[in-house]
Amino acid sequence: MGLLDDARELSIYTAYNTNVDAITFLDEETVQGLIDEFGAEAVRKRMDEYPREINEPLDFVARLVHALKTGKPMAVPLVNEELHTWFDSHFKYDIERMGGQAGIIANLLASLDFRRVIVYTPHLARKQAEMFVDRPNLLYPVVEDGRLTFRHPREAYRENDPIKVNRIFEFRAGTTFKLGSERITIPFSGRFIVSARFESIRIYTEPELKPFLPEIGLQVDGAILSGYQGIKLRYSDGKDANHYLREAKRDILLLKREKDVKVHLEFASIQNRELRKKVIYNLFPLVDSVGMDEAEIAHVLNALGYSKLAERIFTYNRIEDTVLGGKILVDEMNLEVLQIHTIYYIMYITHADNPLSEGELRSSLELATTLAAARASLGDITSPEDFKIGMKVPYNEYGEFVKLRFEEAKRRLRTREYKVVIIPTRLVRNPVSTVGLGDTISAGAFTSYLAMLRKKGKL
Ligand SMILES: Nc1ncnc2c1ncn2[C@@H]1O[C@H](COP(=O)(O)OP(=O)(O)O)[C@@H](O)[C@H]1O
Ligand SMILES: O=P(O)(O)OC[C@H]1O[C@](O)(CO)[C@@H](O)[C@@H]1O
Ligand SMILES: [Mg+2]
Repeated sequence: MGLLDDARELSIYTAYNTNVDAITFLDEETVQGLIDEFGAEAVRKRMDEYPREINEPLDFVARLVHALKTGKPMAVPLVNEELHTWFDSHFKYDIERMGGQAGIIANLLASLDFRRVIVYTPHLARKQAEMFVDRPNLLYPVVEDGRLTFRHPREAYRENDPIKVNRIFEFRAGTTFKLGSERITIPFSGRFIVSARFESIRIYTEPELKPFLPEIGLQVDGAILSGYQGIKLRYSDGKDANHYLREAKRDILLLKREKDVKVHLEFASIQNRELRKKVIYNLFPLVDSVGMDEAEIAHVLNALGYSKLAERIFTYNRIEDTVLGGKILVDEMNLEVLQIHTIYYIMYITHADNPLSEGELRSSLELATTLAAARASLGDITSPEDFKIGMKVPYNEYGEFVKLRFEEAKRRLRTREYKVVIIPTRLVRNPVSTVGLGDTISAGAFTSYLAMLRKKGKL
């Protein structure tokens, strides 16, 4: 708990994305029912076409079945607003809860009793606002009479703001179904996200608040930014991704203007390669730290031109390939730290001159996986005490194998110019839900990293 206590002394800013996650737990009958409704042949054909957006129900079924077959965490944008009716007619939602990296991380850090958590999201409808935990350390920036003040998000909602609902499909390892004559068993538990991508939802800082970002930067010890995956290439009012990314860059520079506040970017799946490339090239060079999962590192490397390596990571998830890919990314984007979370292990890659020792970096990852294990066990983390639940969760059964493969990889690859550390995950066998576990890992890793930097006088 020592490291967590140190981290809890920090103040953190987090933006931009929040949404409602409407979660459905998939069982055999539901999946089979979907395949039977559309016909295995049609589903298979659409899987081969690999739609990158959901325009009609078959796009959804095809990408879902593909995700279930690989057991990979995936997210596909929903661009046709009318499909909400179809989803409503086919699924009942087991739970509705806070979604979006910024929303999940704000609730997590506030519940862990961090000194102060400032959360900003450009759309704050009443329903969204009510999904924030009722904690006095959780604040939303408001400009009043030309001055920056803070209120609890529940007191800052705006009646007419749009609300964004993502559909989350939780799937569990071992569930089986038939695609024609092929019997499929889901290899890993995880989630498939249908991300609402409509014109009305934009990722930006409102013009009135923007001038106060340097002041916010001064007030916090670190910032966790996410949601860029929600930017669209083009909007009907003539704005485009370049516009929003230019503004996003300005936001980071403004946050850092008065004090070089460390910024973590939590990456999320971006299906469109052009947009993915823009987000990487515009933003990665400006931030200090980036976090992502195994599917995302593969997609990032693919966008940077390393398609063979990307394919290998996506298909085999070998530690050696992930280390190699991580080194490339840390180097090309000159990141201070890159954190990759996968189902069996979590990894940090930094340059060799990082102020933290390998042991310290490992302890940061330990904290991260313990938090995720607590959330997976409980469904939610509601107090610092919950951390102890995570400590009871054993490391996954491949833990020793992970360490062995990592040592081999280190011997084979040149790693002298880097610090590379890895830990096996504490994996909950029957998680209450898995959506947001990556956000939990990244928030735990980044804040404990900052806490150790601070102790060394390096923050
Ligand atoms: N059952 C589980 N118990 C503990 N940790 C888990 C479990 N399932 C997944 N995780 C962790 O959560 C991570 C999921 O991250 P990610 O794919 O980014 O999800 P999200 O974006 O929904 O937060 C995995 O890489 C793994 O480390
Ligand atoms: O890309 P979007 O639509 O902002 O959604 C992000 C999704 O990722 C999560 O934040 C989990 O990481 C979900 O809660 C949410 O549905
Ligand atoms: Mg994630």
